[in-house]
Amino acid sequence: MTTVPQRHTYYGAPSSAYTQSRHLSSFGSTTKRKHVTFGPYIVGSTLGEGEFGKVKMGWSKNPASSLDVPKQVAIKLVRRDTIPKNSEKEVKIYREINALKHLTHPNIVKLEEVLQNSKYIGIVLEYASGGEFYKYIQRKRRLKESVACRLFAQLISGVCYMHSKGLVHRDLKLENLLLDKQENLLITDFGFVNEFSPEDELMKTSCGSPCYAAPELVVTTRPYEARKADIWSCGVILYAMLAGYLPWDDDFENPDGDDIGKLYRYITRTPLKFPDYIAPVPRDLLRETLQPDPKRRINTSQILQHRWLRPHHAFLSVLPAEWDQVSKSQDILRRPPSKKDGTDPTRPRSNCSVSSSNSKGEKRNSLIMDSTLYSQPVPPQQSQSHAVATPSSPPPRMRQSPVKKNRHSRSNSAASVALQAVVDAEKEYNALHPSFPTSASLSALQAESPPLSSQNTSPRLYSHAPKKPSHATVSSLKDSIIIETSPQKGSAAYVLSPLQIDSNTGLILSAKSEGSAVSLPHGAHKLPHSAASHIAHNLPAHRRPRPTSYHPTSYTALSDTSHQIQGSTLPESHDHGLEETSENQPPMEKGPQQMVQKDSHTLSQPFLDMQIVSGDLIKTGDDGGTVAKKIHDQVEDADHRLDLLRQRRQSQRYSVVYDKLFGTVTEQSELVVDDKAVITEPTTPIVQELKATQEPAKKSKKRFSIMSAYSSYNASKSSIEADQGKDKTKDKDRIGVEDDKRSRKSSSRHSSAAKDTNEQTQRNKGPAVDKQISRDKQSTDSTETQRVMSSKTDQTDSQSQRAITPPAAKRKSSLRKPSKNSQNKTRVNRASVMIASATKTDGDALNKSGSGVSEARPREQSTAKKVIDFFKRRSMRL
Ligand SMILES: Nc1ncnc2c1ncn2[C@@H]1O[C@H](COP(=O)(O)OP(=O)(O)OP(=O)(O)O)[C@@H](O)[C@H]1O
Repeated sequence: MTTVPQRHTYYGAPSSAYTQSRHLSSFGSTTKRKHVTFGPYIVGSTLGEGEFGKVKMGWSKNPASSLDVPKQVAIKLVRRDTIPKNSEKEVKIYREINALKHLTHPNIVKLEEVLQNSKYIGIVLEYASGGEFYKYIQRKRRLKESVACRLFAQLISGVCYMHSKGLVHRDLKLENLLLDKQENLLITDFGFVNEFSPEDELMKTSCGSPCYAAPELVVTTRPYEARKADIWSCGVILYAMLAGYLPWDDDFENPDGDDIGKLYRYITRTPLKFPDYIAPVPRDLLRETLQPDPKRRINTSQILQHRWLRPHHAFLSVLPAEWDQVSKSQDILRRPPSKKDGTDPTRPRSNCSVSSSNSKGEKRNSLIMDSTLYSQPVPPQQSQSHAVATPSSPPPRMRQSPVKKNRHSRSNSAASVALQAVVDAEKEYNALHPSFPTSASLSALQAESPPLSSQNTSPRLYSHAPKKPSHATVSSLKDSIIIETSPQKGSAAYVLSPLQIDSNTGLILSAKSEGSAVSLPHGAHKLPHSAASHIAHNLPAHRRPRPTSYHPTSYTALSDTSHQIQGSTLPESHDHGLEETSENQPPMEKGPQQMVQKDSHTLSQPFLDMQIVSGDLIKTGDDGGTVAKKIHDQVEDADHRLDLLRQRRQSQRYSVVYDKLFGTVTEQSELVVDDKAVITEPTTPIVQELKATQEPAKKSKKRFSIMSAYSSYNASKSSIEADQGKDKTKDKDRIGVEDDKRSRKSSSRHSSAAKDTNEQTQRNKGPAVDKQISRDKQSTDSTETQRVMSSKTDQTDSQSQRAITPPAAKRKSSLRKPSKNSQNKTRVNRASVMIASATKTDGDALNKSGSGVSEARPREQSTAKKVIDFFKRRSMRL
């Protein structure tokens, strides 16, 4: 007899502790509301959307103890019916899960568990409450050198760890980096991860987002060394941190970066340039990481030794085995002895019935067991069915729409768009307010200004003769001076709590925190609120940080925890597979049938054990009032408890690690540097080779195609064909070009027909644009001018007039509200490009991606819209 999974009651608050402190009547509403659970988690608002679906916030329904706060997690919900068997999607999901199961590093997002029911696979991840990293940079316009140094050290540490495990990420980019509560970096999205073996390190399948992909992935047919490709991506990320924009993002011939051929021609031909506010030492590291020749590119161990990262050498010297050890210690410490039934009492308990089969009697984990990922050491290109060899021809449905298309043009990079929009808007603003300091002048002002408060907490950049701060050691370097400040006892707001470690077992015996200090890694001397506001208020008005920092989170609740909690927008109602519960029924407690056990599998064994939850995602009837309010109250309550429990909670990832390994924290140093003008990179032999491969005569022999139809490679191809068919005319209209450049990141893609129309409009609006541009021209700082000029000189074979969309039309389109249809495609923008290996003929791949060309890019459209709206509002205020 088939057991019908029962629907269960969810009694709102996860434990009696909450029900005691919260009276239902206090919710002030008797309306029956529903909320959603998935396994042992209450499902909250949407944190973001990716290729696989939505990522939801979740709370454990049953904290381990009544004193515990409900654990917050991020649940990546993947609809099972959207994953065709043997599809690339399936491969990506299992690749991600398998990889995460083997990675335990503080800068790699932690896999909590994997749940599934008949409708969904839920990948439960550590919640990164700090939000998306690119938004963080966007808010700050660019990062201070010390902050960038700390975060880059974390990135490199995570990447080195991953590499040490024989894994390469292959899609490192700003969008795949998140921040935790303490603003530590978390690497996420391991969908393109792959194994390399020490004997055969080379890979053939190119992937990654064009802006972040190493040149050798795109312009050569040879297998590439995947770790070096990861390093290139790290270089691009570091550049974005320090500069506030992406390198090689200013090709006005190819403003949207749709034409990957052009993009890489530009990257390989255009020397790396730096804004003057990037100091020589990080420049040196950037030059070495963004070395087009992979053989000459710096490797991870050399990066670890680089002098710019010297303040973090202690952190960077932690060996992968030590990270594993620390993680194990934490696990052991956290996990009380298992109960007899084999369940982990610390794990949130499920109110759901648990079944291994769905209503049709199918084994629910059959899908998982079908996965052949990592079953044998398959060559990378084979393991990516979407890239080169598909084991079996995909079902028609998949052929039609395996994944959303058009995901991988450079302009699809939301980070790129947003960062560029801020940079452009800044220029625009400065053009209108010439007295207002530019980024560079602001940096200079900062550099000249004496420390305003406690020197050891305020990172400063000295351009010439720094005053020696107290408690500082000064060491001279070849072309710079590093002032290393050490933390003053008691003065820093963030003090790591010492832990007692059992020297025999490595177990953490107790955590002792000092006051209410919050642990931060490696002495990140974050300004305390009071100090920051003190500085802000004491700055002369003209040096005060602009009140115009772009705060994307004010427009979206995606990365703002509090918003999410308050809003607690519930998932789409009646989402099949989501479990609906009512408080009127008693919860049914059954132990999980399967759980993900870390370290229980190896990559070579294709086994994913998931907890199977029946009843799907549950909507809960809530007599007492809105669940949103309830959750909010719970979280408020939780915050309060958090204060009380701060000591217990101090053993955060870093404090544990640091205290265990070092005991003390080293404050970061500041680099004292001379600003230099633009530094250019010499063209290397490989660049010559790369250039040769990009000669127009060979354009038709495209050796790369975007896989899975989510790139705009077809556009690239047609553009190349257009190049060949047309006489190359030099664009002499600098005005149009610059205007386009300014607005390109906030503009959406237009059809060629629209372009023609808009060109006409542009011609009609010529004089008005003239005026605007001359203003821009005045305001453009010297670096930008150099960039523009450099780009301009490169455009010998330009057909830019045709390529440039009239700015007015672009703006208009960027402000256009995305259609519902296009909103549904937001996930499109988060994928990574898969560029086919050269072994694949163009035709297939281009055919695959063909239909994606005309698709809009709603995400950047909406991001751009937000940015423009923001600046519009700002200028109105001013
Ligand atoms: N652990 C997390 N904590 C908080 N937010 C998260 C977390 N994981 C993902 N998100 C949010 O969800 C969004 C989508 O996640 P993610 O990129 O991992 O999905 P995906 O399906 O793998 O997408 P893609 O492969 O297209 O990048 C992220 O941009 C981020 O805003």
